[in-house]
Amino acid sequence: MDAYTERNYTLLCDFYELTMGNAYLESGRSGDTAYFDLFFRTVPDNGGFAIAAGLEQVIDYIKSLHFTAEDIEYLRQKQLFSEDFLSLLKDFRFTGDLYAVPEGTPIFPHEPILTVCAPVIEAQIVETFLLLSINHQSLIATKANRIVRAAKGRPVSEFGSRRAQGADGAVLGARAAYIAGCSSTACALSDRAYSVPAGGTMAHSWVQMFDSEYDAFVTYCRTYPHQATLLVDTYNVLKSGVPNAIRAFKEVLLPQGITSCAIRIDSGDITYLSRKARKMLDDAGLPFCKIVASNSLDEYIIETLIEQGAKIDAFGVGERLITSKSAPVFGGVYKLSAVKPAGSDEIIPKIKVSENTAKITNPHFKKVYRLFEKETGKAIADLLCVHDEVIDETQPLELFDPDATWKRKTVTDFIAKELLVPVFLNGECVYESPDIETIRNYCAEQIETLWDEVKRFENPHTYYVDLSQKLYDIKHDLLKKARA
Ligand SMILES: Nc1ncnc2c1ncn2[C@@H]1O[C@H](COP(=O)(O)OP(=O)(O)OP(=O)(O)O)[C@@H](O)[C@H]1O
Ligand SMILES: O=P(O)(O)OC[C@H]1O[C@H](OP(=O)(O)OP(=O)(O)O)[C@H](O)[C@@H]1O
Ligand SMILES: O=C(O)c1cccnc1
Repeated sequence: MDAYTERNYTLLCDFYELTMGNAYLESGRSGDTAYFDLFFRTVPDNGGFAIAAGLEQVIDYIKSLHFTAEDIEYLRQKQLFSEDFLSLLKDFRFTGDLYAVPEGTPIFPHEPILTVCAPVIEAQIVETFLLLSINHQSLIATKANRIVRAAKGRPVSEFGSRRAQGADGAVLGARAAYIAGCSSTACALSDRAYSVPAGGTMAHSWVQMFDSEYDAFVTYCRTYPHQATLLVDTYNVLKSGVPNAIRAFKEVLLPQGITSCAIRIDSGDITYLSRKARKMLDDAGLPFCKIVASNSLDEYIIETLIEQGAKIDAFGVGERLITSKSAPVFGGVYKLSAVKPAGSDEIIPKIKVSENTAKITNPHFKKVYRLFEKETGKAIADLLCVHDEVIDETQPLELFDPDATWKRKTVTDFIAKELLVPVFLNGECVYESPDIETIRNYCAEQIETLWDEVKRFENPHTYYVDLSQKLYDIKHDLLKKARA
């Protein structure tokens, strides 16, 4: 952690979390333990799955939670909070438990990706930061992965900082994009703070600064002979940009035996220009010169460019990735699922009822199992269970659709993996966030466990997130009671 990462975000909460906290204390409820689940309801862009990200920042936040004297004075001046509450805030720390799905895990609607069980004031005050961190990075990771998949193995560099929504949007967006498979970022701070490899090409301004495009290219090649990606569309791609790039490469790089070079096309019809440029480069004896494309790209344009036969080796993607332009909200929510009253050992499940059945919550302190087919390693379904249930892999397991309980299937020869891992226990951090390369590799591996039907862009297959019989019964009992 350093100056950028160790910021104190304790007051980055919604004000009602503080007023409720004060009222919990005043009404004698502050000793109750609250259980909250963080989950989302729909996959952005109508995709078949999302990718969890943002946990490392949640951990940093929880570790550094504290109200400064100035924060407390600010709250005192609101004349809403008791002195008892303000003095509780002086020593405020997170003392509870937090379980989460590791970053990079594919996730599905309605399953907890993070569960907090903590004294109610603590559990409530962390709500906003937990949501904003997981919502933002999961959104960008999900979008970036779609773009990476569309590129079919061609590297995708993240170019979006300049059009991101604020500093964290840029720096943490670049982190999420890298986890999800982007090959690099243009953002230097994301590299320094989070080890996301930074790199880049050149701006139009570089080309404009020189009397000729050729001078601009030669000067750049001389300074960076091993990293010369020349931007060829400042004046005219085919009449000047590509011929000048060929001249510069031949004069500066080839005599040194350097064959790693590229051009970047940033406007016009990318298919047409890339095909023509490819032929010109090949005819000039530069078949190794790569072609990079950029300009308001996203997964749909990349897919169509490849279908059209564009000759692109790598993509740079900015605004539509870093803002997740086509689906800018992740929609993760944080809902109370159970309460353990002070002095009691009983966990009482709670439900939130809605006319909209998709918005009815899954009650209780839960476990999430992902079931994998032993033979193929592919994910079959996720199963939400009550916290004390254990799945026996040696026995056949009957799964049913909680919305259509007659739809049943029995699975055998499966592996059941618990998705939520302990991150904090009694306020102690018990989880070490893996380094970013490990998270990125894990993400790629886990996406491989999904069937292609779940991964396609058009009408992806709905992956099953089922309830155990015990959880289903508890939920339906609570619903009946709520109706009564
Ligand atoms: N062959 C293609 N098929 C589909 N979309 C394309 C193709 N070539 C380029 N595009 C996309 O079309 C859009 C064109 O953007 P725009 O209208 O700004 O044109 P432009 O050539 O970039 O103009 P400017 O010179 O102002 O940058 C971009 O999103 C680009 O990625
Ligand atoms: O289109 P995006 O997906 O957001 O990709 C990033 C864009 O940012 C740069 O343009 P900009 O006009 O900001 O600077 P430039 O003059 O260096 O091209 C770059 O040339 C790309 O076009
Ligand atoms: O390095 C690049 O080519 C780059 C960086 C930021 C935005 N657009 C392009």
